[in-house]
Amino acid sequence: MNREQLRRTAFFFDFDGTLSAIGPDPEKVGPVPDAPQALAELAGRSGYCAVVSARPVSFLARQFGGVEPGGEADSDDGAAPSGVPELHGLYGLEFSADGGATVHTLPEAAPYREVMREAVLEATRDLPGALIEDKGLSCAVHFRNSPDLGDAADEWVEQYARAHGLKVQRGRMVVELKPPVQRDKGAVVRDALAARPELVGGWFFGDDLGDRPGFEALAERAERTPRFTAVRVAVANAEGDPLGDLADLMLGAPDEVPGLVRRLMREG
Ligand SMILES: O=P(O)(O)OC[C@H]1O[C@H](O[C@H]2O[C@H](CO)[C@@H](O)[C@H](O)[C@H]2O)[C@H](O)[C@@H](O)[C@@H]1O
Repeated sequence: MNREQLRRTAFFFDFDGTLSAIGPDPEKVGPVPDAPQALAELAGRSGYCAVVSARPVSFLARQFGGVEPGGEADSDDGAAPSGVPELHGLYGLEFSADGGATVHTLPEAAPYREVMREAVLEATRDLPGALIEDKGLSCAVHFRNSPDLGDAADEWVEQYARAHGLKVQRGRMVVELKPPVQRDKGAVVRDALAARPELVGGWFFGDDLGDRPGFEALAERAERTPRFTAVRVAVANAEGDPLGDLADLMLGAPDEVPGLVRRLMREG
């Protein structure tokens, strides 16, 4: 990709399973080597670069917020400062353009903090053995460490969501409660592209069900805009590839992602 193409292309990256290998404890995993640095450099040279994850921005900021910028200054359009990928957390309910220093929450979602706090307490009480992840505006019930709890966890979350008017999101050995707000990774992609009509291409790197709307939003944009190129990169996982049918490119594992990013920048 030459320098000009890079400057007119957007890049979106999921975190877990894409920039980070899957492990037993969500608090103990981190990005694969070179991912934060490669993304910081990409943020300085591309038209747009963002991590779009189900994790809260506070978590993403610890992984990507403090990296020394590697690219050249490119903030004349008032977008994110050079060298800092935008961080979109909780499927787009939260976002930060300054590495996590300032976090913006969707106003419709903000009132659900108390509801989620209660859900975390009740899930912890009702589902001993499951790992309950308190994400502020979301409550994730993990059963990776006790797979036999999968059906009970799913049922509990479904019932809780019905009783409290919440949404359910499934992922790899996890089922979570979300506020009933119309927002997903596809909306993040659509908003970023709509704000940057000069872009002529977009890449989305993902591995899981929650990334499908991101893949679909890129494809929609390419269908509507003849000279827009969408590249959907699925990162393979032995647990299954829920994106394989939509992918333009497959990578074998998260540690292949920084290498591809660097090849794209080198060709620029
Ligand atoms: O949108 P993502 O960044 O891909 O987040 C999806 C979920 O990722 C995390 O859970 C997954 O990774 C854990 C650590 O490797 C693993 O233990 C778990 O089984 C996976 O489901 C995160 O903890 C969840 O909150 C996210 O929904």
